[in-house]
Amino acid sequence: MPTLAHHVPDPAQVPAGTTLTLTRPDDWHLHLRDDALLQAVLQHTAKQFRRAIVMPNLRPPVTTTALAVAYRERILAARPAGSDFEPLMTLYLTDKTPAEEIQRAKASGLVHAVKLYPAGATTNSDSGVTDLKHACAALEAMQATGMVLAVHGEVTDRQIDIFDREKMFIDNILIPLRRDFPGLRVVLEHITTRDAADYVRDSGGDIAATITAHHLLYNRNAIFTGGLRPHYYCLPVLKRERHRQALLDAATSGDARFFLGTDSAPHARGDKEADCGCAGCYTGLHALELYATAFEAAGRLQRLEGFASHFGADFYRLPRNTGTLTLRKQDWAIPSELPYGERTLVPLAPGETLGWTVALR
Ligand SMILES: NC(=O)N[C@@H](CC(=O)O)C(=O)O
Ligand SMILES: [Zn+2]
Ligand SMILES: [Zn+2]
Repeated sequence: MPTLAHHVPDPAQVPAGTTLTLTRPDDWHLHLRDDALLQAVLQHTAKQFRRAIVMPNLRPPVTTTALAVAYRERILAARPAGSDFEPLMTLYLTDKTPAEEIQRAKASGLVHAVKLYPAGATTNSDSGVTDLKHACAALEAMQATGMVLAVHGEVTDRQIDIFDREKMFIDNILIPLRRDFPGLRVVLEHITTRDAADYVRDSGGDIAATITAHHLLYNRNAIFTGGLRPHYYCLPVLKRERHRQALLDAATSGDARFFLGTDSAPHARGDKEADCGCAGCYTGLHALELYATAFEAAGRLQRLEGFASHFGADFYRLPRNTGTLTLRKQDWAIPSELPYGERTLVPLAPGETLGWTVALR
C-alpha cells in the first residue's frame, strides 16, 4: 500500500507548543445518524462543538417538527455525562411539505433550518424535492418566517458531468430561486468550487456558505492516490486544486458569509469499501484539528475564530457561545479506525499525524 503521509499538508509554521484559544465553536452542518452510530459519533462532536445544525437525512427522513423534536430527544439522551452540547434541528423538505409545517417548526424554537436535497443528489435523498415548483408554499412560509433554507447545491441530471453539478445548480436553480424569493435566507452547504465561493461573496441578500475541512485540505487527487481511496469520497465530490485554493481564500478571508460546517458524514467501513460505496467523510473526530491545519497552511490562523465560532451564529441569529476551547500545536495520530457496535468507522486521513490537538475547553 502506498503511504498517505503526503496527504495532509505539512505547514510547520507555528512552533510546537503554541496554543490557540477560541470562543467555543459550532458546527453548522453535521450528520449524527441514529442508534449505534449516533452513540459512537456524538461524543466526538460534543468534545469539539457547543452546538451543531443536525442534518435530517435519516431513514425515514425528518420531515416534520414532531419527528425533529423526537430526534432531538434521542440526541440529548446520547450525550456523554456532563455534556452541554446542543443539537439545532432541521427539517427535510419534500414535494409535500405544507406551509403549516414550516410555521410549526418556527414556533417550536428548536428547528433552525429546512434542508433542500434535490431528489437523488446524495445519501438518503430519494424523498427530496423533485421540482422546486412543488415546494412554493413551504418556501413562501420560510421567507415570511425567516426560516433558513439549507441547500445541497447540485443538479441531479446524470447527463451533467459530476464535477459541474454545483455550478449548474447555482446558475439554473439557485439564482432563479433567489429571484423568486428575494427575502429567503439561504445557506449553500459544503461548497466545493470557485464558482460557488464567488457567487456567495458577490451576490446580494441573505446568503452564506458552509465549508468542510476536507474541501479545504484536499483536491480530487486524494481520491485516486495510488489506488481508489473511498474514505476521501464525499458529495459534492472533491474538485481541482484551483477550487480548493478558492475555498481556502474564502474561508480565511474574514468574510462573515463563510463559516464552518464539517459535513461529517459517518458510514460503516463496509458501506464505503464496497461496489457502490457511500459518499461521506467522517471528520467529527478531529474537525478542529483539520481546520487548524488548513488555516495554518494558509498563514491565517488568526481568522479561524470568526469562521469557527462567530459567523455561523450571527447568520443563524443565535447568540455567540461563551467559554473557550484551546488548540495546541502538538502531533496527534489519527486512529486508523474506530469501533462502533460490531462494525467500524474510518476517520478521514486514517493513520496520519495532525499537527494540532484539542487541548482543553
Ligand atoms: N456529504 C456526503 O457525502 N454525504 C452526506 C450527505 C450530504 O451531505 O450530501 C451523508 O449523509 O452521508
Ligand atoms: Zn449534502
Ligand atoms: Zn451533509
